Amino acid sequence: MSLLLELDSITREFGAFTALHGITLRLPPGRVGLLGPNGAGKSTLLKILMGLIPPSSGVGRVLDQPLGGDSDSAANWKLRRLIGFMPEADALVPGLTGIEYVSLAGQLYGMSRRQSQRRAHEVLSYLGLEEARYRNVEEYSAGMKQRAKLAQALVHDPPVLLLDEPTSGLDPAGRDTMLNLIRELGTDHGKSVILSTHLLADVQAVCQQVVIIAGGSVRGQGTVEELCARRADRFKLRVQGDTTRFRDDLLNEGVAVLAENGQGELRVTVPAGWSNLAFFKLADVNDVIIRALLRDDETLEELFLRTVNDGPIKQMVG
Ligand SMILES: Nc1ncnc2c1ncn2[C@@H]1O[C@H](COP(=O)(O)OP(=O)(O)OP(=O)(O)O)[C@@H](O)[C@H]1O
Repeated sequence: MSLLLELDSITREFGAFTALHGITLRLPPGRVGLLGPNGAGKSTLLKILMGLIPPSSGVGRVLDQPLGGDSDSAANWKLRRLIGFMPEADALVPGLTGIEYVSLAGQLYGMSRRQSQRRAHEVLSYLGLEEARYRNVEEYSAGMKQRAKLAQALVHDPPVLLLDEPTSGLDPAGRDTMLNLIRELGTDHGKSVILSTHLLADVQAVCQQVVIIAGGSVRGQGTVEELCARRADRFKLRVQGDTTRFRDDLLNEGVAVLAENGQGELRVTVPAGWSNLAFFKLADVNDVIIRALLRDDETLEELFLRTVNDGPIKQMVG
């Protein structure tokens, strides 16, 4: 099966500034979250994937279609047909009805007028805009505007969707609707999705894979569960009894106590070579009982902050 993305050492320079430093990625089809702080290089990467700008060096493919041809080349045109792009910016055209707007997008992708109008009706209905399709897009609510932008990305029925902050500006209900639609496009319609966002919860709600980029480099890659579970050194302890001396002994043994709730629950990080039996020995000598000892996986948010602040998590890359 074709890979969704195969990127080898993609760099992109803008004058003396390097926005992307050797991005290497292999991703199977599916729903991928592209996470990164402001200026990480997400938009630059999306533009390269869509064939809008070439990489300065490196090679890559999207579903077997090579990147980096001339913008007018047949290869580049093929690449763009593979992808539907939903921009973050308000890309709606005032004065057009929903149907006209989506149908125009179809024609820009090379569809005939008739074909694009038929598809516009189809996708607008699918996205819950059937009733609003003859209204001007500038009258739409924030949620409807986002769905209209998604409709124009879907009009030519591409196998890949690139979504830039698709829940931007939405209230919780609108956000839920959008995330459900994106998930459904993957599960029920076989679309691959690359979701570029700052919102970790959106990635957790929708994506199977996550790529973390910061400073123009990939800092982590894997499934959400894998990435969050890779901290095998973190535990949650539920302890009965006076924890004061037990806690001091843990500290003496090199265990870091990250949090304690005053009711016997501690979150700790253990040093290299630690054996969990030591928890029980220390409990024994300090007259406390360990009621629970659980692996304490990181939340995606904790992982993201640690990854972005500490630099590459080497075992996750490549
Ligand atoms: N055309 C350009 N000329 C010069 N520098 C650029 C250009 N485009 C992007 N950059 C720089 O490249 C870096 C990455 O920018 P990019 O827009 O890709 O980041 P991003 O992750 O999408 O950020 P955000 O989440 O804020 O949109 C930034 O430092 C940006 O200033």
